[in-house]
Amino acid sequence: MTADISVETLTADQAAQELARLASVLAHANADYHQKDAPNLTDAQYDSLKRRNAAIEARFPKLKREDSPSDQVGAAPSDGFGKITHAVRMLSLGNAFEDEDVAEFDKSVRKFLGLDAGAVEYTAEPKIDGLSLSVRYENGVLTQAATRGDGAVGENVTANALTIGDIPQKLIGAPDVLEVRGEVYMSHADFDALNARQSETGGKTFANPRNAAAGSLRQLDPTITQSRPLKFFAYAWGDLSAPLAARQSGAIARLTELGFQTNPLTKTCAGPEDMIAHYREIEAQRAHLGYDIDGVVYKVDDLALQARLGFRSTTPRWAIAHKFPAELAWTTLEAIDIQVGRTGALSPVARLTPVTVGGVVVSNATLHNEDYIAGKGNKGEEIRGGKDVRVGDLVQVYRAGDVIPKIADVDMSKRPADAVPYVFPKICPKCQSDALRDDGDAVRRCTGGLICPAQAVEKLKHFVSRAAFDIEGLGAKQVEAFYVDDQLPVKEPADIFTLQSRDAAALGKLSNRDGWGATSVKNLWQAIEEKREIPLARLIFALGIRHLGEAGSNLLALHYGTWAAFEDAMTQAQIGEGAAWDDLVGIDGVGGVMAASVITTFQQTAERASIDRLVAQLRPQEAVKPKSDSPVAGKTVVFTGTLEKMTRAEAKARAESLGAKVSGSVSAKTDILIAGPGAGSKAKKATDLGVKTLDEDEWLALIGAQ
Ligand SMILES: NC(=O)c1ccc[n+]([C@@H]2O[C@H](COP(=O)([O-])OP(=O)(O)OC[C@H]3O[C@@H](n4cnc5c(N)ncnc54)[C@H](O)[C@@H]3O)[C@@H](O)[C@H]2O)c1
Ligand SMILES: [Zn+2]
Repeated sequence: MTADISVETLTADQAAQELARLASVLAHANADYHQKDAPNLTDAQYDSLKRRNAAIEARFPKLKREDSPSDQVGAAPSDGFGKITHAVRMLSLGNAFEDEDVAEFDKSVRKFLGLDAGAVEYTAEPKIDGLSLSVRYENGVLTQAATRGDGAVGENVTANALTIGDIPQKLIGAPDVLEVRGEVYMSHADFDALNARQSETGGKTFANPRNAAAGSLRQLDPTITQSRPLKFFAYAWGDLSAPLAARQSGAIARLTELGFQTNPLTKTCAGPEDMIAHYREIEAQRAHLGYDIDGVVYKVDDLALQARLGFRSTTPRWAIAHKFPAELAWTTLEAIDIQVGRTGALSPVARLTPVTVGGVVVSNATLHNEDYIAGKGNKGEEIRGGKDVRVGDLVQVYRAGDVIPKIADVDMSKRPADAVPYVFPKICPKCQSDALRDDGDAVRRCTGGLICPAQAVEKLKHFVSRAAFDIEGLGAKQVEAFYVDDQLPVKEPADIFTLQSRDAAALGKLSNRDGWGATSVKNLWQAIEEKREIPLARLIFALGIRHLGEAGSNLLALHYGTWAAFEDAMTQAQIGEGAAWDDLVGIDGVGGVMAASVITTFQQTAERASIDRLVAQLRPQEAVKPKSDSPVAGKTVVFTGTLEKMTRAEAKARAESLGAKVSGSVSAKTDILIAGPGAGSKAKKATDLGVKTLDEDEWLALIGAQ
């Protein structure tokens, strides 16, 4: 694949191949983003592909394609809309990412104009993250409105534009012909309200305000646009019968007088230093503007100079967009909340003023633990240059791909005078028990055990989760509700299995309640009944013992075979000594930490009683030792694609019971890949590595299940 080769090492043939690939990938991305309002790449991915394309073209100018993405703006208008040919093309903007790029831009402007020594003035204003619209007025009357489209031809959205309150329908004192250009956007508050309304009515929700604005303006039915709260900032113009002013700043002032909304953060700057200072200022205010911006746009202020500078193929020479980094944004830390997990761990969560980072609205970030808040890493080393995090701070959020957002930095110059160091709670905020921190452990834990409602609810959620009891119709939401239910409380797992008999005895029947009907209640009782018989490994895992995951639970189940044997051994075992301990830590894969944690659980009286009450309701199955004579014993297998005869979990359990090792990824150590329909990269890798590949039926035949 040419995609993996660095630009510097590409041969000419590879470069041509790669340019063809990029042209196709970027054309698809443009259509997804501009026509369908449903991007499949992140902006950072898109931008990096586009930069790669430009870098290859710079190295091999002769190979530049006719359909080069560098020469294209947006995407062609979608079918369904009428088309409008722009009297003056609507272009894109060149990008600056670093401060040096801004100085470089100023230098190139002055060089082009032969003003090497003199200074040029610029306007600096927020780059609104919406979609651009050109609105044409003739003799003061709005005659048409068009999206940018591919820059030359846009979509006719006149009826839709007429529904936007910020766009005047009549102008007084305007030139006979005036095309006003600007950005249609949606405010954060309106975006939240729209998404809430959409999810209530089962409609489509939007990932971010830009997609919502684009999806709302580009509606074939203008009554839908009307129902969406769109806004408009004017910042430019197209066709004109008479100049608006001699300067960019003057023209913007004129648009304001004519009744348009123009951005209040627009400022005239004397040069790069000024521009960057204003960029920092806008960046700091970003999260509090109430709408999304993705950078700052600088434009040469003198319109005569703009005219001399003119355009490149898709961008003006007199303007540039200084983008905010795609994965970072500054926002305010409003509060620190403490969540209490299943094992009592107190996890601090940062509540942030919502800010859009890489196309996703971020309002929470993890703070890990008290050391992290104080500016210390796992080994006591400094993080963020040792800066602590305080409520009220202006913080930089980092979010890339699917990673949980983090606090990357703190702006000490913006720290409020009354901000105090965060004091981590020493008692559990949910049950007021002591929260203790063991030596060498970064985490502080609530010691309340079962009396802690937060731990109890998390334990219940874990108990009903997929890999544990997996009871249909009884998920996290339902156990949370039952936990606080006055008539049918579920305080611990055992209570799930007495629900039906308690409901029968109760006056207010569950089936009469909101959200429950006779059928769903009947199904629930049946689903619970079915799980009284439970594989031993699942039961052990479901107890939610700290340090004991699915794999460890499997090992214990296989080793002890029955609940009685397991319980007996755990009752007898002492941490660190005796035959039962030796037997336990003798299991391949069971370490001292895990063993001690299991024993401790059985030694805690309340915990133990709760387990006994649960098991009294169940018929735990015996764990089947893997058959060593099975054809797959000792083999490493990987499942990929869709299985049709059983779920992935079932297939995995089955393979393991036959002594196979199930792995998640294909490597040279893989013996068999079982590939269902839709198998992707794993199947390809298996072929490359010469790994034997079977379909589901062949696999079932091999293990004698068919
Ligand atoms: N994720 C994807 O798949 C995907 C695909 C295509 C494009 N994109 C994203 O779209 C962007 C490229 O699109 P683009 O060509 O529209 O460039 P752009 O958005 O970077 O810049 C040009 C646009 O900025 C807007 N703008 C906002 N405020 C402005 C102001 N004050 N003055 C002047 N213009 C202002 C105008 O609408 C103008 O058309 C990139 O950020 C890219 O990441 C993403
Ligand atoms: Zn607690």
